[in-house]
Amino acid sequence: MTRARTPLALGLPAALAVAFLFLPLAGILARTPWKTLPSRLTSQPVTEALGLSLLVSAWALLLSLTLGVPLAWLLARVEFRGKSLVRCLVMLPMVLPPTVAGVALLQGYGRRGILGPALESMGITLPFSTAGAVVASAFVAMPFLVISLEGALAGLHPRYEETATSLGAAPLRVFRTITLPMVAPGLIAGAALSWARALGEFGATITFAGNLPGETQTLPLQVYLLLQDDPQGATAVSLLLLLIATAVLLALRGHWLQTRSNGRGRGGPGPARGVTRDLRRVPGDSTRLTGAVNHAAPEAPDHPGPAPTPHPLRTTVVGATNATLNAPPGTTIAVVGPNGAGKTTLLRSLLGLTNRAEATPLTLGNTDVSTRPPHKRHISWVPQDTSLFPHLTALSNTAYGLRAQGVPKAEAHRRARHWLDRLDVGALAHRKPASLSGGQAQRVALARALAARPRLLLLDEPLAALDQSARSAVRHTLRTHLADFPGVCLIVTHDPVEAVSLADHVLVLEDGATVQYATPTELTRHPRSPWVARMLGRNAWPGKSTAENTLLLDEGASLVTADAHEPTTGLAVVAPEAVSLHTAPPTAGSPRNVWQGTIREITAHGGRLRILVTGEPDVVAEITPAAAAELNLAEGTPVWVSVKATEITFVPL
Ligand SMILES: Nc1ncnc2c1ncn2[C@@H]1O[C@H](COP(=O)(O)OP(=O)(O)OP(=O)(O)O)[C@@H](O)[C@H]1O
Repeated sequence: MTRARTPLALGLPAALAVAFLFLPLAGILARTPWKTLPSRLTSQPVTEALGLSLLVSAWALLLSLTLGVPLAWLLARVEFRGKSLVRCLVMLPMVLPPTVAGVALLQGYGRRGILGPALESMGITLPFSTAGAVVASAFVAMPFLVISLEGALAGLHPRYEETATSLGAAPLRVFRTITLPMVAPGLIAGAALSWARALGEFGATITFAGNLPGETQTLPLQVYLLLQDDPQGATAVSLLLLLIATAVLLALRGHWLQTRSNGRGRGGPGPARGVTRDLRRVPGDSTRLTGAVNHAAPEAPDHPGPAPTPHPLRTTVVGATNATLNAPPGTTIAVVGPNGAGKTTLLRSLLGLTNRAEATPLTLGNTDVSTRPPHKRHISWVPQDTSLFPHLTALSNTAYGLRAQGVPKAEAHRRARHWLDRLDVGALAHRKPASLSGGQAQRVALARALAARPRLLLLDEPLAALDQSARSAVRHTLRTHLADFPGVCLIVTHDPVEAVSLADHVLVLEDGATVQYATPTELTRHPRSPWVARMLGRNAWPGKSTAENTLLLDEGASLVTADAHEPTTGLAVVAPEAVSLHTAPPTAGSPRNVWQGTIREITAHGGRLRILVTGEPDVVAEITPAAAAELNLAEGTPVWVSVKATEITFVPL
């Protein structure tokens, strides 16, 4: 990056600002009585005040943590009325003059304050006591903790917590085992700032707690006193506070910056940077997986299989997404549809994680779980990015659901290891997610979901983030393990190969509505929307059938079919392999449908070329590279298109 020249109009005031901030600190350094410094700092009043400052600031920190951590969580994670007001209230002590804060504390907790008499009746007197100094310090210091932690929580994608919930963890457990460890840098930064602020607190303390040596006279108060009789002594003690503050800032720099770089909007599409890695980063994954140790899972009774009872699924989802599913145990359903069709909303409604759509009833086996909270539904979810918990090893990730369900640690780890072995990643059990490749992470995530013994399994685009070779390896793994899964499995996918090869049924969503729910064979033969047909690589033109074997396409052209149809609307479907291209009007054979067009795009597709021809109608043809070379086809070449009447399927809608 080239460094732009700093304009003088900005550079000069900025330099002045630095000088303005630095000069007073330089003054302290210059005027410190270095010779007598050790004796001054070790004098009894100073050590007593320092001890009291440390005690008061430690208690203030404890109070801030006890109250501030839940408050930060509430502000970051719960929508409630008056949230902005609460946020203003939290920030107010940061901008209030500290003496005003002291007066406010007197009016709230003082002898004649709102709560004073009640506190006194319990034998608690805050003003002019060490406890009062703690309250005053916590009042001004807690906002630093709350704001810092709320920022860190906002940067942590809720998907990690939602995944933990889907594995059976109750909200407090999620908070303790996922949220807190993942926002630890933000929490540490906030706690350190809060402690430093409490250590330096002066105005609110002197107003609310007074200046009693040994009881409320902390170090800053002593500086103030010394200034009147012994300015050199005040400078010496100030230096001590300055050094402590600087040390805290220096220690914090790493944490502070890390929190900032993680910061993303909560609704952001991916996981927080530094929290998990880009799944696409490691190519050639399948080769490495092949090298992984494959310990075959022991047979029953050691078999760590999911819930033994098979669970059929019956549900009706209404709202932003609408679908009815009635599937026997062991069914795999692919959920497909264009972007924004409502696929993720469908999964989230089943998990109970959205109110945009509701699944009622949601019957798994004989139990309707629709009224249960998400962690009691027995529905495991593998989000698209896997959301493996970055602070836990693959083994602990896999054991997470079992631990949440109360299985003792040793047993949970034993079963988790079995699952990792079954998915060929047992050798990676002690690795953290950051050192796993995309394909390995998908396998661990699948092991984690299956180990939790779900009655319904939801996979959100499990192969989307993988490269081609890892994709086929993981697809194979999925096919093998889904065949054993006794519940129903829903797989969201954009990939037709994945849909057709993995699923027993395909649910097609468009604009939140179910367009088709059919077997892959039925879907391939009779796609009921142009999107489905195109997803399957077919040409599809909406139109009407008329008498005389003719189809009138909506875009104007007409096609001749081999079969007669009742007059109705529908889709004319043609496989790209059935489309022939010619450089002159075709004379050979008897194609009934011939039209002119121009080649717009040529792309490789497997060992063949896909050629998009614009004309009436636009059409995709698939031919061999040899045929394309023979015809001398290139983008912009005018061509003749022909399709035999027998190759056109009409699907009434
Ligand atoms: N929290 C939300 N509030 C309002 N609208 C939302 C919310 N989440 C999703 N939507 C909207 O609901 C529709 C369906 O979204 P959804 O994420 O379920 O689609 P999708 O089929 O999973 O899409 P994609 O394939 O792009 O992931 C979209 O129009 C989306 O903008």
